[in-house]
Amino acid sequence: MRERERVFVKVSVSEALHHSVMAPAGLLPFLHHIRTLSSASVKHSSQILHRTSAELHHGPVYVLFHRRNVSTEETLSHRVSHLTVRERTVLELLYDGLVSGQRSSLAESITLVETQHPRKKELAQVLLQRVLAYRQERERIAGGKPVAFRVGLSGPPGAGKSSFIEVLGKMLTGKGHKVSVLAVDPSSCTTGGSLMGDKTRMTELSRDMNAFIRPSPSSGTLGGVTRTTNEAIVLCEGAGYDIVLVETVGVGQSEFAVADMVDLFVLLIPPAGGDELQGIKRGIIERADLVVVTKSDGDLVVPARRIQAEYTSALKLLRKKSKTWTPKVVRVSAQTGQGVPELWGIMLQYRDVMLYSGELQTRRREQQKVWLWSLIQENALRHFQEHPEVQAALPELERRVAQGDVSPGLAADLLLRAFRTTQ
Ligand SMILES: Nc1nc2c(ncn2[C@@H]2O[C@H](COP(=O)(O)OP(=O)(O)OP(=O)(O)O)[C@@H](O)[C@H]2O)c(=O)[nH]1
Repeated sequence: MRERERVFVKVSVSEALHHSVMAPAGLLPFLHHIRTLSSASVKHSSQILHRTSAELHHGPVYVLFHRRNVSTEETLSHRVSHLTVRERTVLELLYDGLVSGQRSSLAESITLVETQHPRKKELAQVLLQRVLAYRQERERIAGGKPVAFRVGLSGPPGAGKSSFIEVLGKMLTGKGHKVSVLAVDPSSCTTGGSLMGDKTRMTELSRDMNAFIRPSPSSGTLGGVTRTTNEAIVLCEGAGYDIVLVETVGVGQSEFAVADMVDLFVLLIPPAGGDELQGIKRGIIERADLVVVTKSDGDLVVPARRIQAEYTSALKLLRKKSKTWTPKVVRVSAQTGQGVPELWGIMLQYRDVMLYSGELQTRRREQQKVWLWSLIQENALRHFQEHPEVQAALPELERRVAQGDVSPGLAADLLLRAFRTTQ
């Protein structure tokens, strides 16, 4: 019965196209019929016999599909109880090493969350869950205060990000902080090359025992890198890093992704006008809690002051992002170190104001939801694109949409129905 329904739906997608071209009115009864079929397919309550499209081509193999409530605890304990002895030992070692602050364990744990391997992905989630619980306990002991201050730093290539992070990072480790630097570089995902430069960056900071620097993964999508960066933040915090700096270059949506994972978002601008600044999107200026004009030294002091004044007036015209904080524009020089201690003072002032008002906690809660939804979006789209029925119908539909004889709305509707009916 279900097989017949499936085949019918398959045939009917092309039928519907025919109808849509010949007689748009003929489409409504067809869509109604598909709707009836799809609702019939979800009527089976506890267990339904589900046949995938691949099986239609590979003989009658039936898969028992359990529909049941999803319990987080159940899922987690199921995951843990299904670990082999070896896997448990590896995770135990990683966890112990991580929470005792070993950099090698932190590096290995981040590699684990970056993996594409399905089994290792599961192990990474088990590890993360434990680290999350550990972090939560530490926050509880600290009276609800976050264990780390997360700062995002963005700016166009050559803005002076790495030079600035090196100076700021050294200053902070000198004050007894543990600093981690994570990079999000979408260009390295798509081209394998890096906009942030393949040169060795932050050489001094990378030798500092209280600093941990992790370059951007060189494969995956921006969505994937966003997920692993969010997870890497959790791991860094578990490893005792109380300041987490997330650096990104202003390309694509990476800045927005980073703005959605940090407490304080800083935009770095070089003291150059014209074309170099055109790459800075207006939307990202609105997201900035602080604007830092870099390289404010020597001959560049005058243009740096001018840029500072321009951004100060521009920010006044923008919608306020926070109820309690007014974005500021400051000038620094990584070369002379001027302005860096003052800037850190402003960053701390920001953190205290936001913590005291409760806005920082609210922002973090919202960010968790944004993160959840970006994961859902990425996975749902992948499932959709990889679905056999969708893959079968897509080329023809795309072609006809491009030709203009099927509307994109109708094509999307048909593809979604083919996807849903065969879930
Ligand atoms: N005068 C001056 N030059 C600086 C300063 N900071 C960085 N620079 C120079 O600006 C150039 C770019 O600096 P980086 O720190 O590599 O800039 P970045 O934004 O990290 O650049 P990417 O690695 O390409 O993303 C280098 O030639 C630095 O020497 C500064 O404070 N003053």
